[in-house]
Amino acid sequence: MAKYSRLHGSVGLISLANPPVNALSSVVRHAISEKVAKAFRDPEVTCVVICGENGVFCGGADIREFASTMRGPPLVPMIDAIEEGEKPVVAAIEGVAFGGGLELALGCHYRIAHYKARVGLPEVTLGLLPAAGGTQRLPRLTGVAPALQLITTGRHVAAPEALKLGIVDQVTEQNTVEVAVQFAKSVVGQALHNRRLSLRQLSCPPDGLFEETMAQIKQRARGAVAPIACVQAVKAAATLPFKAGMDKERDLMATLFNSGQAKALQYSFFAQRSVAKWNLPNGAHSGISKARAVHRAAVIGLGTMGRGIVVSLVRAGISVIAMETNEKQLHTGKKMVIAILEKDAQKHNAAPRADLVHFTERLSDLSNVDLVIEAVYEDMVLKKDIFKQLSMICKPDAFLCTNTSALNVDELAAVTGRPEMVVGMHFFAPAHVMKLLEVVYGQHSSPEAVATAMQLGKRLGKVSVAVGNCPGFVGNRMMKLYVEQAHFLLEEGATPEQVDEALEEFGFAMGIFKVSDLSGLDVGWRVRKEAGLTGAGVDWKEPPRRRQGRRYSPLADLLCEKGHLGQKTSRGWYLYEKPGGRDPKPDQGLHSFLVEYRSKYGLKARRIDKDEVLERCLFSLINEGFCILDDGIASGPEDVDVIYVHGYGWPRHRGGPMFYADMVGLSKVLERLEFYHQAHPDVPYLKPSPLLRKLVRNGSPPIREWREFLKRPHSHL
Ligand SMILES: CCCCCCCCCCCCC/C=C/C(=O)SCCNC(=O)CCNC(=O)[C@H](O)C(C)(C)COP(=O)(O)OP(=O)(O)OC[C@H]1O[C@@H](n2cnc3c(N)ncnc32)[C@H](O)[C@@H]1OP(=O)(O)O
Repeated sequence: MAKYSRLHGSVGLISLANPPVNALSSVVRHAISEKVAKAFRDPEVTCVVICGENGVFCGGADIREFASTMRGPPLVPMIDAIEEGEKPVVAAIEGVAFGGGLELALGCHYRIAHYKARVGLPEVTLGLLPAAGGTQRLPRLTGVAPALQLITTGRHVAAPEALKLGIVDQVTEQNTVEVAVQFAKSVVGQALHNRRLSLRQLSCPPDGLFEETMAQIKQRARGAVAPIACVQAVKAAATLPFKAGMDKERDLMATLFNSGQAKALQYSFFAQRSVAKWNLPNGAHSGISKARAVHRAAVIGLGTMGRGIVVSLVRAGISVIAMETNEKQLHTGKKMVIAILEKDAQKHNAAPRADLVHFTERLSDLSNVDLVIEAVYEDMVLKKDIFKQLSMICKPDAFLCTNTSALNVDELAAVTGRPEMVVGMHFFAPAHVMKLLEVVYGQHSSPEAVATAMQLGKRLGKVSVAVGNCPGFVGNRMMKLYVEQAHFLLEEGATPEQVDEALEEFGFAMGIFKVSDLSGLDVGWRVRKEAGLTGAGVDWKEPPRRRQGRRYSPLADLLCEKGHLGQKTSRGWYLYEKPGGRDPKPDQGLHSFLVEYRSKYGLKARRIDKDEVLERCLFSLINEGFCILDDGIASGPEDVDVIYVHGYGWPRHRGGPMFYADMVGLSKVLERLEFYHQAHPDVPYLKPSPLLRKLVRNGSPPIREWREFLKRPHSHL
């Protein structure tokens, strides 16, 4: 929809009215075309202003329409008609002008933006390109290099930067529509020729710009096709006349439009929004659960995780008590937190927010905070002791949260006098950088506690997903099997390089062995010791490569025992030039170690191809994802996928593990899991999950229908 009115007798005002973001649905496109034609026809009207209702200009084309055949008037002729008009048209931009919204504004002759507005062409993040003239008009406005950067990354810019780039003509702190109306009246009668971007000549781009950008993209966006098409389209703008450039833009869009990557990225867009609408098995959900405001928070433990959490809270403007009993750790933590905050301040040209943090060694200082996040190392005894004390010290309505990555939240809640106020807030390292937050609800967590943790996550700029309580929750529970399969592949004949290469070709930024070197092999070692899989708790009566009745690979433990902990010790699965080195090199010593290991256990090395690497690593992870859905630990496949994309480096253009399973075909996943389970009967998790079988039995419905096959939440409220 779009509304039309006449202001001051001579200004035609067209307001897009399609809440919440005025997306350009077919109805809206139809209405805009009609209202523009009406304004152009009306002899009383001398100029036109286009704006959006509710403080938003336009969030772009309606992404939901991409799933079916596009109907209604197309965008390109509509925008061309505005540009070709003989009356000046001014876009009044409030909120956002994204994608097709900005392309519409680029078709107008002038653009006035509110100082808080943002503009951008994020189509590439949806696996597309700005195919309503964006790739041809923006370079003609800003020059090729800035346009290329904006279009290939999808970066948004705030109005002041847009003004510097020449995207908007004026920025205002006043009522944008009123300013645009006055502006429109002031330009009536001026020649429009120069204002029609399609007629502008482009100056030559710097030498090598396209080649350099292409190389960066291949490095950064492993396997993603849309950024490459964006480069080709902008290159067409720089080398061809406007009309031929538009043809190229359309042809490139046609190849992207129905691609699997576009489907995956658009799925990801909606999945990310759907996880905010959480619901729990007990019937609690985001629609009825109210969050409490958090004014003062506390973080216990100033190791890597604690520091990152403190920084995140301060960035959100929340005052924090940062507590650490170890004097040296307190000193180091304080120094590092302040350094990050100062760097932030420099970047944003603002005063550092260190005044929001109070560092202390005393737990008693936490008596008045609204919410505590415990981030000490993974030791249940220590954590229980802290929670017992917190329960006595903190005010009765304070929420008590744990950043545990795998331990039982209910066990911690049980030692407090307020189990309903206890939830997990599992951040990912480094917590001030990583987007993901798993909010872990326990048996007794109140809807208010979950809502508060989810709301706090949003305030910290995280993508928060509510998950149930089980060892490893969602992310780490799945990850464990993926890592284990990678280790088994080494036993059977692969090298870390072969496994990592297959995973990186798939789209992961780093293969699993490089990740392990980066985070330190001792992290998993500690977890395995805690689980009785290695160290003092092991039942040595079992055969050497079996633990707790199933296959086990002690490879990583053996490396840890040798002190090969990864980058920090210069050796792990790879070799580094020095401790702390970042550049992994194949390690001949490790290869010989693998040969000796296989010979010691009578294992015959065989050739393992890339398909097997992917199937063994990814299908075992996916199978666990189905078990998690069946157990009700995640409420839908989108939750699992969002966790993997935002916390575990799953390539976004592949949607997530569950989406990938849908793409590959559920019967194929089932068939391969059956095959591998038969070949490895001592690996129980390769046995296909009952939910996967059920879905295949029901004709492999598309992912959007899987929720119908999950156990229904039943309200205990
Ligand atoms: C044979 C092949 C033929 C090929 C030819 C094909 C022809 C097709 C050519 C078409 C040419 C297209 C060129 C243009 C393309 C585009 O414009 S693509 C869209 C680009 N825009 C975006 O990517 C913006 C996406 N949205 C956002 O970034 C944010 O939503 C926002 C606008 C900044 C608002 O943020 P916030 O206030 O935080 O709210 P949200 O929660 O994110 O969103 C609120 C609800 O609105 C829904 N929504 C948002 N944007 C869109 C959209 N563009 N389309 C549809 N729906 C949208 C969002 O899902 C939320 O919905 P609910 O969860 O249901 O509340």
